[in-house]
Amino acid sequence: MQIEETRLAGVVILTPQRFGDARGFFSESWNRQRMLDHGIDLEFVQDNHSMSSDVGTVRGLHFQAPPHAQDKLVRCGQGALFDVAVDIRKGSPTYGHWVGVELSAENGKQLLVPKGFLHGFMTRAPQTEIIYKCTDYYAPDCDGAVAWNSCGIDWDFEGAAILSDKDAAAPALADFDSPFVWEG
Ligand SMILES: Cc1cn([C@H]2C[C@H](O)[C@@H](COP(=O)(O)OP(=O)(O)O[C@H]3O[C@@H](C)C(=O)[C@@H](O)[C@H]3O)O2)c(=O)[nH]c1=O
Repeated sequence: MQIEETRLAGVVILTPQRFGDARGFFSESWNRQRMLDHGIDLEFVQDNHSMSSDVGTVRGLHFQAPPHAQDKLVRCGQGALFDVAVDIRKGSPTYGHWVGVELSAENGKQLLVPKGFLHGFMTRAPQTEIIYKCTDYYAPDCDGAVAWNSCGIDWDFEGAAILSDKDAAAPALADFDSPFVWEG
């Protein structure tokens, strides 16, 4: 498991080892002890899986507010996507800053998105599947969103993004009152 820090403390890119042979490959996509060895202590309780049919589909930018905030460990099961985390902890020296990484079925990379960060992605290939582990259960009353195109993210995409009605109506980051506070 290769662990790469990003410009946002706490947001890390994981690349699990792949053991290739004539059949294909084997990989441990999650190993709690290996993460503990790196000082990352996460107890996941829900796994999510979604498929987006078309290139340019955006899901996000989403969060669950406390007391049901979620850390998410995200990977791509099929296709490819550009996955993003945005710091929304009030008072954070990196408030509003973002990190993006290409996750694909081919590269096997994973992005760890901690509590206090927006999460979202844009698909780069048709029929793209995303799979992610969460440290709290879905709590619709705590569900929130910020507009995908209001955070200065370079999506590297020309054309019309495909969004849910909910995401199309999300407030801009500039008009958003975050429920998260930076704890230092
Ligand atoms: C997120 C979620 C949704 N649902 C239901 C609610 C709704 O009827 C349907 C689709 O929900 P959404 O439109 O919110 O799905 P989606 O836009 O894919 O939402 C997800 O986006 C990514 C970026 C995240 O980070 C996730 O946490 C989640 O917010 O699935 C659950 O039953 N459990 C869940 O955990």
